[in-house]
Amino acid sequence: MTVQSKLPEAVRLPSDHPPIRNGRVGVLLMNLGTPEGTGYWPMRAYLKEFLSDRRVIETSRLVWWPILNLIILTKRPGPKGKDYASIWNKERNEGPLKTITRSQTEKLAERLTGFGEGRVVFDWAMRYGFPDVKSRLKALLDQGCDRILLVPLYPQYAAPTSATACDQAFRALMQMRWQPSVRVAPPYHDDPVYIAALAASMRASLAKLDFEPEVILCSFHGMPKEYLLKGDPYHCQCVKTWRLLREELGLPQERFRLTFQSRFGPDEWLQPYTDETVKALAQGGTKSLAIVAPGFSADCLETLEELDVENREIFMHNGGERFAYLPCLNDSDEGIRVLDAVVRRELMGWV
Ligand SMILES: C=CC1=C(C)c2cc3[nH]c(cc4nc(cc5[nH]c(cc1n2)c(C)c5CCC(=O)O)C(CCC(=O)O)=C4C)c(C)c3C=C
Ligand SMILES: [Fe+2]
Ligand SMILES: [Fe+2]
Repeated sequence: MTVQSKLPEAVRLPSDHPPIRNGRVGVLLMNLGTPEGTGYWPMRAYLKEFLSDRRVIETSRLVWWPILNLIILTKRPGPKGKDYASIWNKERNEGPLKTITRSQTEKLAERLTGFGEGRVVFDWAMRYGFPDVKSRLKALLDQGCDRILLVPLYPQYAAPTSATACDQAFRALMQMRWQPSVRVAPPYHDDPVYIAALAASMRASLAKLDFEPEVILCSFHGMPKEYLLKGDPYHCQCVKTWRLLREELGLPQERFRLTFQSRFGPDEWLQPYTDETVKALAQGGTKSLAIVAPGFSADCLETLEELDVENREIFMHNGGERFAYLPCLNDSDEGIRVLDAVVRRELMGWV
Protein backbone atom coordinates (compact mmCIF):
# COMPACT_ATOMS: atom_id res chain seq x y z
CA MET A 1 0.00 0.00 0.00
CA THR A 2 1.46 3.40 -0.96
CA VAL A 3 1.58 6.39 1.40
CA GLN A 4 -0.86 8.19 -0.89
CA SER A 5 -3.50 5.51 -0.71
CA LYS A 6 -3.40 5.64 3.11
CA LEU A 7 -4.25 9.36 3.13
CA PRO A 8 -7.78 10.77 3.35
CA GLU A 9 -9.07 11.38 -0.16
CA ALA A 10 -9.22 15.19 0.28
CA VAL A 11 -5.43 15.49 0.71
CA ARG A 12 -4.35 12.88 -1.82
CA LEU A 13 -2.42 14.10 -4.88
CA PRO A 14 -4.56 14.31 -7.98
CA SER A 15 -3.84 11.40 -10.32
CA ASP A 16 -2.46 13.76 -13.00
CA HIS A 17 0.09 15.35 -10.61
CA PRO A 18 3.62 15.08 -12.05
CA PRO A 19 5.85 12.55 -10.29
CA ILE A 20 7.84 14.02 -7.41
CA ARG A 21 11.39 12.77 -7.17
CA ASN A 22 13.61 13.92 -4.34
CA GLY A 23 16.14 12.89 -1.74
CA ARG A 24 19.25 12.82 -3.91
CA VAL A 25 22.23 15.18 -4.04
CA GLY A 26 23.67 16.42 -7.35
CA VAL A 27 27.25 17.50 -7.96
CA LEU A 28 27.73 19.59 -11.11
CA LEU A 29 31.31 20.17 -12.26
CA MET A 30 31.43 23.29 -14.45
CA ASN A 31 34.23 24.32 -16.82
CA LEU A 32 34.54 26.96 -19.50
CA GLY A 33 33.58 25.28 -22.76
CA THR A 34 34.93 24.74 -26.24
CA PRO A 35 33.60 25.20 -29.77
CA GLU A 36 31.54 22.38 -31.29
CA GLY A 37 33.90 22.24 -34.26
CA THR A 38 36.99 23.95 -35.63
CA GLY A 39 35.37 25.47 -38.75
CA TYR A 40 34.43 29.13 -39.11
CA TRP A 41 30.79 28.91 -37.95
CA PRO A 42 31.18 26.80 -34.79
CA MET A 43 34.21 28.91 -33.85
CA ARG A 44 32.24 32.09 -34.43
CA ALA A 45 29.27 30.85 -32.37
CA TYR A 46 31.54 29.92 -29.47
CA LEU A 47 33.50 33.17 -29.51
CA LYS A 48 30.29 35.18 -29.85
CA GLU A 49 28.74 33.59 -26.77
CA PHE A 50 31.99 33.87 -24.80
CA LEU A 51 32.91 37.41 -25.77
CA SER A 52 29.36 38.74 -25.39
CA ASP A 53 29.48 37.84 -21.70
CA ARG A 54 29.66 40.99 -19.59
CA ARG A 55 31.61 39.13 -16.95
CA VAL A 56 34.35 38.55 -19.54
CA ILE A 57 34.31 41.86 -21.41
CA GLU A 58 33.25 44.79 -19.25
CA THR A 59 33.67 47.43 -21.99
CA SER A 60 30.50 49.46 -22.67
CA ARG A 61 28.20 47.56 -25.08
CA LEU A 62 28.05 50.56 -27.39
CA VAL A 63 31.80 50.44 -27.89
CA TRP A 64 32.17 46.63 -27.76
CA TRP A 65 29.33 45.60 -30.13
CA PRO A 66 30.95 46.89 -33.35
CA ILE A 67 34.43 45.71 -32.32
CA LEU A 68 33.12 42.21 -31.60
CA ASN A 69 30.74 41.83 -34.54
CA LEU A 70 32.63 43.67 -37.24
CA ILE A 71 36.23 42.88 -36.40
CA ILE A 72 36.77 40.01 -33.93
CA LEU A 73 34.05 37.65 -35.17
CA THR A 74 35.27 38.16 -38.74
CA LYS A 75 38.97 37.74 -38.12
CA ARG A 76 39.42 35.46 -35.09
CA PRO A 77 37.39 32.29 -35.93
CA GLY A 78 39.72 31.32 -38.82
CA PRO A 79 43.13 31.32 -37.10
CA LYS A 80 41.75 30.20 -33.74
CA GLY A 81 39.94 27.32 -35.50
CA LYS A 82 43.30 26.19 -36.87
CA ASP A 83 44.79 26.33 -33.38
CA TYR A 84 41.92 24.22 -32.04
CA ALA A 85 42.32 21.77 -34.97
CA SER A 86 45.93 21.17 -33.91
CA ILE A 87 44.84 19.89 -30.46
CA TRP A 88 41.40 18.46 -31.36
CA ASN A 89 40.36 15.05 -30.06
CA LYS A 90 39.52 13.52 -33.44
CA GLU A 91 38.26 10.24 -32.02
CA ARG A 92 35.49 12.00 -30.09
CA ASN A 93 35.34 15.07 -32.33
CA GLU A 94 35.64 17.54 -29.46
CA GLY A 95 38.12 19.82 -27.72
CA PRO A 96 40.35 18.27 -25.04
CA LEU A 97 38.73 20.39 -22.34
CA LYS A 98 35.49 18.46 -22.89
CA THR A 99 37.16 15.05 -22.99
CA ILE A 100 39.06 15.73 -19.78
CA THR A 101 36.12 17.27 -17.90
CA ARG A 102 33.94 14.25 -18.77
CA SER A 103 36.66 11.88 -17.60
CA GLN A 104 37.18 13.83 -14.37
CA THR A 105 33.46 13.51 -13.64
CA GLU A 106 33.38 9.78 -14.39
CA LYS A 107 36.48 9.06 -12.31
CA LEU A 108 35.24 11.17 -9.42
CA ALA A 109 31.87 9.37 -9.49
CA GLU A 110 33.69 6.03 -9.49
CA ARG A 111 35.95 7.06 -6.63
CA LEU A 112 32.97 8.23 -4.59
CA THR A 113 30.82 5.16 -5.28
CA GLY A 114 28.77 4.46 -2.18
CA PHE A 115 29.47 7.91 -0.70
CA GLY A 116 26.24 9.24 0.80
CA GLU A 117 24.73 5.73 0.46
CA GLY A 118 24.62 6.11 -3.30
CA ARG A 119 22.40 9.20 -3.15
CA VAL A 120 25.00 11.43 -4.84
CA VAL A 121 24.73 11.95 -8.60
CA PHE A 122 27.61 13.48 -10.63
CA ASP A 123 27.38 15.45 -13.85
CA TRP A 124 29.35 18.08 -15.78
CA ALA A 125 28.55 21.14 -17.87
CA MET A 126 30.18 23.94 -19.84
CA ARG A 127 29.53 27.64 -19.31
CA TYR A 128 29.72 28.29 -23.06
CA GLY A 129 28.54 25.74 -25.60
CA PHE A 130 27.60 22.19 -24.65
CA PRO A 131 26.64 20.34 -22.51
CA ASP A 132 25.03 23.51 -21.22
CA VAL A 133 24.47 24.27 -17.55
CA LYS A 134 20.68 24.55 -17.76
CA SER A 135 20.11 21.14 -19.36
CA ARG A 136 22.50 19.36 -16.97
CA LEU A 137 20.83 20.99 -13.96
CA LYS A 138 17.50 19.78 -15.27
CA ALA A 139 18.91 16.28 -15.73
CA LEU A 140 19.98 16.29 -12.06
CA LEU A 141 16.53 17.47 -10.94
CA ASP A 142 14.90 14.77 -13.07
CA GLN A 143 16.94 12.20 -11.17
CA GLY A 144 15.56 13.47 -7.87
CA CYS A 145 18.34 15.85 -6.80
CA ASP A 146 16.81 18.46 -4.53
CA ARG A 147 20.24 19.60 -3.33
CA ILE A 148 22.92 20.58 -5.80
CA LEU A 149 26.59 21.41 -5.31
CA LEU A 150 28.00 23.59 -8.08
CA VAL A 151 31.74 23.11 -8.54
CA PRO A 152 33.39 25.72 -10.78
CA LEU A 153 36.55 23.95 -11.98
CA TYR A 154 38.77 26.97 -11.34
CA PRO A 155 41.16 26.77 -8.38
CA GLN A 156 41.43 30.57 -8.35
CA TYR A 157 38.20 32.60 -8.29
CA ALA A 158 37.69 35.13 -11.09
CA ALA A 159 34.53 36.92 -12.14
CA PRO A 160 35.10 36.01 -15.84
CA THR A 161 35.24 32.29 -15.00
CA SER A 162 33.81 31.18 -11.61
CA ALA A 163 31.17 33.91 -11.28
CA THR A 164 29.87 33.61 -14.81
CA ALA A 165 29.48 29.83 -14.43
CA CYS A 166 27.38 30.40 -11.31
CA ASP A 167 25.42 33.20 -13.00
CA GLN A 168 24.46 30.71 -15.68
CA ALA A 169 23.26 28.20 -13.09
CA PHE A 170 21.30 30.88 -11.20
CA ARG A 171 19.67 32.06 -14.45
CA ALA A 172 18.38 28.53 -14.91
CA LEU A 173 17.14 28.43 -11.30
CA MET A 174 15.25 31.69 -11.87
CA GLN A 175 12.91 29.81 -14.20
CA MET A 176 12.16 26.95 -11.82
CA ARG A 177 9.02 26.61 -9.75
CA TRP A 178 10.67 24.19 -7.34
CA GLN A 179 14.27 25.21 -6.95
CA PRO A 180 16.77 22.81 -5.45
CA SER A 181 18.90 23.96 -2.52
CA VAL A 182 22.21 25.08 -3.94
CA ARG A 183 25.76 25.33 -2.66
CA VAL A 184 28.79 26.67 -4.51
CA ALA A 185 32.22 25.16 -3.89
CA PRO A 186 34.68 27.94 -3.02
CA PRO A 187 38.01 28.41 -4.83
CA TYR A 188 40.65 25.94 -3.66
CA HIS A 189 43.79 27.92 -4.57
CA ASP A 190 45.42 27.38 -1.15
CA ASP A 191 44.00 23.98 -0.26
CA PRO A 192 46.89 21.78 0.98
CA VAL A 193 45.49 18.85 -1.03
CA TYR A 194 45.65 20.93 -4.24
CA ILE A 195 49.16 22.23 -3.53
CA ALA A 196 50.42 18.73 -2.68
CA ALA A 197 48.80 17.32 -5.83
CA LEU A 198 50.44 20.00 -8.00
CA ALA A 199 53.83 19.39 -6.44
CA ALA A 200 53.53 15.60 -6.86
CA SER A 201 52.40 15.95 -10.46
CA MET A 202 55.23 18.39 -11.26
CA ARG A 203 57.85 16.17 -9.63
CA ALA A 204 56.63 13.19 -11.66
CA SER A 205 56.68 15.19 -14.91
CA LEU A 206 60.12 16.65 -14.18
CA ALA A 207 61.49 13.19 -13.37
CA LYS A 208 60.55 12.04 -16.88
CA LEU A 209 62.64 14.79 -18.54
CA ASP A 210 66.20 14.18 -19.71
CA PHE A 211 67.20 17.63 -18.42
CA GLU A 212 66.73 19.74 -15.33
CA PRO A 213 65.16 23.08 -16.28
CA GLU A 214 67.10 26.13 -15.13
CA VAL A 215 63.82 28.02 -14.75
CA ILE A 216 60.19 26.89 -14.33
CA LEU A 217 57.45 29.37 -15.20
CA CYS A 218 54.23 29.15 -13.24
CA SER A 219 51.84 30.58 -15.84
CA PHE A 220 48.24 31.59 -15.08
CA HIS A 221 45.60 32.81 -17.52
CA GLY A 222 45.67 36.61 -17.47
CA MET A 223 42.90 39.17 -17.12
CA PRO A 224 42.70 42.93 -17.63
CA LYS A 225 44.57 44.71 -14.81
CA GLU A 226 41.51 46.91 -14.37
CA TYR A 227 39.50 43.91 -13.06
CA LEU A 228 42.07 43.46 -10.29
CA LEU A 229 41.88 47.17 -9.44
CA LYS A 230 38.08 46.88 -9.27
CA GLY A 231 38.42 44.14 -6.64
CA ASP A 232 38.64 40.77 -8.38
CA PRO A 233 40.65 38.49 -6.04
CA TYR A 234 42.04 36.38 -8.91
CA HIS A 235 45.53 37.92 -8.94
CA CYS A 236 45.98 37.51 -5.18
CA GLN A 237 44.84 33.89 -5.32
CA CYS A 238 47.26 33.13 -8.19
CA VAL A 239 50.10 34.70 -6.21
CA LYS A 240 49.21 32.59 -3.17
CA THR A 241 49.07 29.35 -5.17
CA TRP A 242 52.47 30.19 -6.70
CA ARG A 243 54.01 30.97 -3.29
CA LEU A 244 52.66 27.82 -1.62
CA LEU A 245 53.73 25.66 -4.55
CA ARG A 246 57.20 27.21 -4.56
CA GLU A 247 57.52 26.53 -0.83
CA GLU A 248 56.29 22.96 -1.28
CA LEU A 249 58.82 22.37 -4.07
CA GLY A 250 61.58 24.18 -2.19
CA LEU A 251 62.48 26.33 -5.19
CA PRO A 252 64.00 29.85 -5.01
CA GLN A 253 62.05 32.71 -6.66
CA GLU A 254 64.53 33.06 -9.56
CA ARG A 255 63.91 29.44 -10.54
CA PHE A 256 60.12 29.38 -10.14
CA ARG A 257 58.58 32.50 -11.66
CA LEU A 258 54.99 33.71 -11.76
CA THR A 259 53.65 34.91 -15.15
CA PHE A 260 50.29 35.59 -16.85
CA GLN A 261 49.37 34.43 -20.35
CA SER A 262 46.66 34.78 -23.04
CA ARG A 263 46.58 38.57 -23.29
CA PHE A 264 43.63 39.73 -25.40
CA GLY A 265 43.04 43.26 -26.76
CA PRO A 266 44.96 46.49 -26.26
CA ASP A 267 44.45 47.04 -22.50
CA GLU A 268 47.09 46.25 -19.92
CA TRP A 269 46.65 42.75 -18.45
CA LEU A 270 48.17 41.22 -15.33
CA GLN A 271 51.96 41.21 -15.55
CA PRO A 272 54.57 39.84 -16.07
CA TYR A 273 53.41 38.38 -19.39
CA THR A 274 54.37 34.76 -20.08
CA ASP A 275 55.43 35.24 -23.71
CA GLU A 276 57.60 38.28 -22.94
CA THR A 277 59.22 36.48 -20.00
CA VAL A 278 59.96 33.41 -22.14
CA LYS A 279 61.58 35.62 -24.78
CA ALA A 280 63.60 37.63 -22.25
CA LEU A 281 64.81 34.46 -20.51
CA ALA A 282 65.94 32.89 -23.79
CA GLN A 283 67.63 36.11 -24.92
CA GLY A 284 69.26 36.45 -21.51
CA GLY A 285 70.96 33.06 -21.86
CA THR A 286 68.58 30.62 -20.15
CA LYS A 287 68.97 27.39 -22.10
CA SER A 288 66.38 25.14 -20.49
CA LEU A 289 62.85 26.03 -19.44
CA ALA A 290 59.71 24.31 -18.19
CA ILE A 291 56.21 25.80 -17.92
CA VAL A 292 53.41 24.64 -15.65
CA ALA A 293 49.86 26.07 -15.56
CA PRO A 294 48.27 25.36 -12.15
CA GLY A 295 45.24 27.60 -12.79
CA PHE A 296 43.82 25.20 -15.39
CA SER A 297 42.18 22.09 -13.98
CA ALA A 298 42.32 20.55 -17.46
CA ASP A 299 44.59 20.97 -20.44
CA CYS A 300 43.05 23.03 -23.21
CA LEU A 301 43.86 25.42 -26.02
CA GLU A 302 45.58 27.83 -23.66
CA THR A 303 48.01 25.19 -22.43
CA LEU A 304 48.41 22.63 -25.24
CA GLU A 305 48.68 25.22 -28.01
CA GLU A 306 49.62 28.55 -26.46
CA LEU A 307 52.13 27.23 -23.92
CA ASP A 308 53.39 24.00 -25.46
CA VAL A 309 53.49 25.21 -29.08
CA GLU A 310 53.64 29.03 -29.22
CA ASN A 311 55.82 29.62 -26.17
CA ARG A 312 58.06 26.67 -27.05
CA GLU A 313 58.64 28.35 -30.44
CA ILE A 314 59.37 31.70 -28.80
CA PHE A 315 61.90 30.06 -26.50
CA MET A 316 63.65 28.05 -29.23
CA HIS A 317 63.77 30.96 -31.70
CA ASN A 318 65.44 33.19 -29.15
CA GLY A 319 68.32 30.95 -28.16
CA GLY A 320 66.67 28.41 -25.84
CA GLU A 321 67.64 24.76 -26.24
CA ARG A 322 65.38 22.62 -24.07
CA PHE A 323 61.74 23.22 -23.34
CA ALA A 324 59.08 21.21 -21.51
CA TYR A 325 55.43 21.83 -20.82
CA LEU A 326 54.29 20.09 -17.61
CA PRO A 327 50.67 18.89 -17.89
CA CYS A 328 47.73 20.00 -15.75
CA LEU A 329 46.27 17.76 -13.06
CA ASN A 330 43.57 16.64 -15.51
CA ASP A 331 42.02 13.24 -14.66
CA SER A 332 45.20 11.92 -13.01
CA ASP A 333 44.97 10.30 -9.58
CA GLU A 334 46.29 13.56 -8.06
CA GLY A 335 43.68 15.60 -9.95
CA ILE A 336 40.80 13.38 -8.84
CA ARG A 337 42.09 13.43 -5.26
CA VAL A 338 41.73 17.23 -5.28
CA LEU A 339 38.16 17.11 -6.60
CA ASP A 340 37.32 14.37 -4.11
CA ALA A 341 38.56 16.55 -1.23
CA VAL A 342 36.63 19.61 -2.44
CA VAL A 343 33.39 17.69 -2.98
CA ARG A 344 33.53 15.73 0.30
CA ARG A 345 34.16 18.92 2.27
CA GLU A 346 31.42 20.93 0.58
CA LEU A 347 28.85 18.15 0.93
CA MET A 348 29.25 18.01 4.71
CA GLY A 349 25.86 18.17 6.40
CA TRP A 350 24.12 17.09 3.20
CA VAL A 351 25.43 13.54 3.11
C1 LIG B 1 38.90 38.39 -23.38
C2 LIG B 1 38.80 38.22 -22.13
C3 LIG B 1 39.12 36.99 -21.40
C4 LIG B 1 39.28 36.91 -20.02
C5 LIG B 1 39.16 38.03 -19.01
C6 LIG B 1 39.57 35.54 -19.73
C7 LIG B 1 39.82 35.04 -18.45
C8 LIG B 1 40.06 33.70 -18.15
N1 LIG B 1 39.95 32.63 -19.00
C9 LIG B 1 40.28 31.46 -18.35
C10 LIG B 1 40.30 30.16 -18.87
C11 LIG B 1 40.21 29.83 -20.24
N2 LIG B 1 40.13 30.70 -21.30
C12 LIG B 1 40.13 29.98 -22.47
C13 LIG B 1 40.03 30.49 -23.75
C14 LIG B 1 39.78 31.81 -24.05
N3 LIG B 1 39.79 32.90 -23.20
C15 LIG B 1 39.43 34.04 -23.87
C16 LIG B 1 39.28 35.32 -23.32
C17 LIG B 1 39.34 35.67 -21.96
N4 LIG B 1 39.59 34.84 -20.91
C18 LIG B 1 39.19 33.66 -25.23
C19 LIG B 1 38.75 34.61 -26.32
C20 LIG B 1 39.40 32.28 -25.33
C21 LIG B 1 39.15 31.41 -26.56
C22 LIG B 1 40.34 31.16 -27.34
C23 LIG B 1 40.77 32.42 -28.03
O1 LIG B 1 40.04 32.89 -28.88
O2 LIG B 1 41.83 32.93 -27.65
C24 LIG B 1 40.21 28.58 -22.15
C25 LIG B 1 40.35 27.43 -23.14
C26 LIG B 1 39.09 26.86 -23.69
C27 LIG B 1 39.36 25.73 -24.63
O3 LIG B 1 38.49 25.45 -25.44
O4 LIG B 1 40.38 25.04 -24.64
C28 LIG B 1 40.26 28.48 -20.76
C29 LIG B 1 40.30 27.22 -19.95
C30 LIG B 1 40.61 31.82 -17.01
C31 LIG B 1 41.02 30.82 -15.93
C32 LIG B 1 40.48 33.19 -16.87
C33 LIG B 1 40.71 33.92 -15.62
C34 LIG B 1 40.75 35.18 -15.43
FE1 LIG C 1 40.16 32.82 -21.18
FE1 LIG D 1 47.07 40.69 -5.79
